[in-house]
Amino acid sequence: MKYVMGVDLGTSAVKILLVDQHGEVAHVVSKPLSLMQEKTGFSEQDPKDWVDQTVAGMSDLLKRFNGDPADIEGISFSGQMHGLVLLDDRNEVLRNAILWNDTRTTAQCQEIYDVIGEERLLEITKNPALEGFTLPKLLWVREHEPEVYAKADKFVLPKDYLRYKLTGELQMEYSDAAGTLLLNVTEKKWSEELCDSLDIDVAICPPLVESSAEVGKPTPEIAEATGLANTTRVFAGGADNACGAIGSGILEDGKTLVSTGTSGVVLSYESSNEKDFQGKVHYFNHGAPDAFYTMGVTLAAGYSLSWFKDVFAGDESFEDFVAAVDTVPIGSNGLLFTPYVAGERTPHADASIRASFIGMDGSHKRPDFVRAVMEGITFSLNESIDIFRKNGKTIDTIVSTGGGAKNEDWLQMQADIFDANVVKQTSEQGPGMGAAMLAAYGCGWFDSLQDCADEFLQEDNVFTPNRDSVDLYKKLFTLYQKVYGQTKELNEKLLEYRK
Ligand SMILES: Nc1ncnc2c1ncn2[C@@H]1O[C@H](COP(=O)(O)OP(=O)(O)O)[C@@H](O)[C@H]1O
Ligand SMILES: O=C(CO)[C@@H](O)[C@H](O)COP(=O)(O)O
Repeated sequence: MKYVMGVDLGTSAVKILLVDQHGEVAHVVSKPLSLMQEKTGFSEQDPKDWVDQTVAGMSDLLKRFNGDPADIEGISFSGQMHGLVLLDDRNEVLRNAILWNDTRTTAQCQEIYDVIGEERLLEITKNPALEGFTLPKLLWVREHEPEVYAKADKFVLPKDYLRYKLTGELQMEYSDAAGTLLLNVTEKKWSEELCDSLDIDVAICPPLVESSAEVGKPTPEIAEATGLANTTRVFAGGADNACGAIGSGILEDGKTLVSTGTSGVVLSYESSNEKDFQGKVHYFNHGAPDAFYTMGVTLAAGYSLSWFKDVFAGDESFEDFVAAVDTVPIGSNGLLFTPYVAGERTPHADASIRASFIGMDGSHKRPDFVRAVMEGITFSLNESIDIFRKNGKTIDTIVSTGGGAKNEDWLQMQADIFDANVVKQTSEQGPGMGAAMLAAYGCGWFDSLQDCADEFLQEDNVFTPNRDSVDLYKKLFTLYQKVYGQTKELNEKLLEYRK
């Protein structure tokens, strides 16, 4: 039997999947990653940690694998998007990576608009200037750490750095490059216009390749440290959301994905770059050739739940923590939550907004809070679905993935709030599976990613909306939508008290 490996460099963990030629997951290893949050709005990781934990994970996996390592024909990657990794002229890391959920760059976003103009930025990149994207982070380093910026020779994204350390070859691929805000998304080229206007040397941008491009082999040191064969072919990979889409079969028009990971996304396949969502949702290059996807993002989806668990339930498992939500009725006994613990992106691109519990009552118990958090996260995702529907998309079936999809009460809640059928697949490993599929396609096992999806992916269960629940949630959703506007000013005034 032949195998491929999918490496998903997430925010909370790096997950490594070994997948056989029929799409069966033979082994999974997960190694945790920690976040550094020095100040409110800051979020960093040490790139060395990504490499060390991946090498440790691959080594564990190879020890468990009974076959010949040379039977692992290909490896590919899925990575958390947007994180800035700055390298000097010897490709040494210059500072910690500044991550996608770091929101320190509001002033730099304004600078981009002042110099380029909102309309022109949208024409070139198809996206607005958001704090999480890479370009504002580059401008922040230039302004606040000029001595670091002066030494910067190249910037890459998290999984590109990891792949570089495994192969010695440095590139970026289109699906992740689209999230930097420096790519001309339509022409698939670095935008010289943007670089020139912002006085950035375009040479800082790395060479671009396709997601399924073969880019190297494991270095002898990596083969030695992990047990991988030095014949294994390495393929570029994709942004975690592009890979999540591939790994969930979102490969043709009309297909929609919801992922509840640390962040939450609602993602829809686009066969062309011609639709106009006026920047309300992200518009990125897909990992599938010549395709695109549009996407709304809830900055703190699973993170809102894990934050609440960490603060109020310590080491309890997620399974135990959410076990009682089915004992609480829809509406959490009058408790409403907005999941803005790290700010928000869609539909409110607002780094200052913070979360609220509205309606706390002396009778509320912990399960009411847990349910309210899950409902609030799902309402936030529903705001993206609402944008898609208002722009003419039909969304009647949604594939649900991410850590949140492990819980069936949450999947039913999604079906009722989204008013759509929610499909759970047999493998929950969306992005890691997508990375493995890019390797399988790159190795020539299939003629297309769709053929690979037909072989690898299967439905497990479908959750259908319950009419009464849909109606109850519709009323609650209108209340939820009012909370942002009514708490915005309060949160701005609280800013000076934050760490
Ligand atoms: N059993 C569970 N029930 C409900 N939610 C869960 C469960 N396990 C994990 N989660 C949620 O999934 C999130 C992690 O999702 P995952 O997709 O693994 O993260 P990442 O974004 O790091 O790839 C957690 O923050 C948590 O909110
Ligand atoms: O910023 C985005 C997308 O624009 C995030 O989706 C990140 O790509 C990381 O996501 P997780 O998989 O860690 O939740």
